[in-house]
Amino acid sequence: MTRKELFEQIKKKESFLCVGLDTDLSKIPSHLLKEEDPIFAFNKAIIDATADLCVAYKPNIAFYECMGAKGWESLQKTLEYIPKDIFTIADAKRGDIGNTSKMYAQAFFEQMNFDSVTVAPYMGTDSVTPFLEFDNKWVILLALTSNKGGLDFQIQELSNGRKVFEEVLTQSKEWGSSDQLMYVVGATRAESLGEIRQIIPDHFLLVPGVGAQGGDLASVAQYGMNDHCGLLVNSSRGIIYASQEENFAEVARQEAQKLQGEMKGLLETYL
Ligand SMILES: O=c1ccn([C@@H]2O[C@H](COP(=O)(O)O)[C@@H](O)[C@H]2O)c(=O)[nH]1
Repeated sequence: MTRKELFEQIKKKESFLCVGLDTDLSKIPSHLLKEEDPIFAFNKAIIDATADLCVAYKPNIAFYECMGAKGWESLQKTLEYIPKDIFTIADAKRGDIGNTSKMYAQAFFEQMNFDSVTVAPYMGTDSVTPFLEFDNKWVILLALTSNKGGLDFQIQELSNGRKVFEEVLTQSKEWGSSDQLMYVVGATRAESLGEIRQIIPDHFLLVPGVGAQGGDLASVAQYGMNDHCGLLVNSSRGIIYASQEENFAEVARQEAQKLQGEMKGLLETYL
């Protein structure tokens, strides 16, 4: 999916919501456990309930690979079930020496056909560029993460006066275009979005951390939105586990609707 197509979807759905499919057998409603593939049955119900309200789905790969071959199978079925006009993100946080990164990229882009994969920048240029060699695919590079420990390294000041995350943005924006590179910035770091937009005014940001982690959607939009929205805001637990009863899909839809309604207002305000 191109940046233009993504923006068209955002305008059409009046939403920049990404629903996180962090599907955990110990949290899904018990009646689904009798299904042949409970993870896929849960994801299918969530997708059916939310597809008209979101522009992206983000399965976090950890929740699938922890189940071995069966988990990968559930992931593949989920990916194939997601409507083709919805952007898909493999939240895998990969990155290794070049020839290994190439294999990760093939796994997520060719084998599984995700639109994008999250990549950790710590190993530098040659660990990221193999992911950028695929047409119409996206790298979503970790910049300033939502977790408390993200501050351990990412805000340390370097000898050139830049913080580590600013250096990541400054160097990596030269590795590819804003049509193939996005960045992760936590919703809990909204106060840094102004300075981030100074460095990367055009790029899309994947913003996790609203809902369960307490990030504020309105602040994210105020400081992070650009002229083509430039935001995909993720909520996982806040939507998919809003109810663990038989009505889970209906309640997930209600939570997604609340965020979409708020996003509609923010798009009207800032676009
Ligand atoms: O900085 C980051 C990067 C990734 N994540 C991931 O996003 C979701 C958030 O889930 P919630 O349940 O909405 O808190 C999850 O998959 C994280 O691994 C992040 O939270 N922060």
